[in-house]
Amino acid sequence: MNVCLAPRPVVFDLDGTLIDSAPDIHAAVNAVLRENRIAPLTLDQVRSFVGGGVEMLWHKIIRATGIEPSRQQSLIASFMTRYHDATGLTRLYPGVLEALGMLADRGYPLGICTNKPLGPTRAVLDHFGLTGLFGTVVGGDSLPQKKPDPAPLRAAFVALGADPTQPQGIYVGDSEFDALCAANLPVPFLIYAHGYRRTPLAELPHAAQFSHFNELPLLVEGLQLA
Ligand SMILES: O=C(O)COP(=O)(O)O
Ligand SMILES: [Mg+2]
Repeated sequence: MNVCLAPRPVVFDLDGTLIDSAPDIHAAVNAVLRENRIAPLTLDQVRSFVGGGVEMLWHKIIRATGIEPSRQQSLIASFMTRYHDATGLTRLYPGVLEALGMLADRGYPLGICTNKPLGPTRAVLDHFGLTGLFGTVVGGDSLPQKKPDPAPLRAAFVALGADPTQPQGIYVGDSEFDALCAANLPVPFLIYAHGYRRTPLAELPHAAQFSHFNELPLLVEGLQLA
């Protein structure tokens, strides 16, 4: 007997997964540091601080630069005025558009679950013409919890119509935060090898890894049948 199951949702992380946004984040960080007469950070430093959301980014910047911690909130406020529409230096990773289009054509409900705040998330999705592909977008400030707490990812799957009592879908991401979040739910996790992760791949729980987005549709299909 042939059982035809509805395709389960596929939810994506954003920074370091679909987009290389570190250059825009780096530029906005250094503009704030310059304004406050603090020495700039390198792109590698800033990239290594991305993944846990804006508060964690600035917590790490403060630790690296020796800035007085009480200045965090005002530095974040100044950063957000630059970050909310920062897209000029951001690039889609190769093959992203084609892979998302292929998954959408095959009927997979698609969503975003990112620790990036909703404002810059929406700006960058609009900038690349991706907004219409996603049935839900959960940002770092959408809920009180952030990844690796599973609540934002669970909310994304529920918004895409997943049955919370069934295997809910697949999460695609790049970082420690994503791997733990998927394991906490739990859902199968596909990790993009060229993102902003600091931990060796072998040490992060994942169902499979991929190094180009043209590998993704087949991996998704395989997990749907599993
Ligand atoms: O902005 C961040 O710190 C992380 O964003 P991400 O969850 O899309 O990787
Ligand atoms: Mg990421």
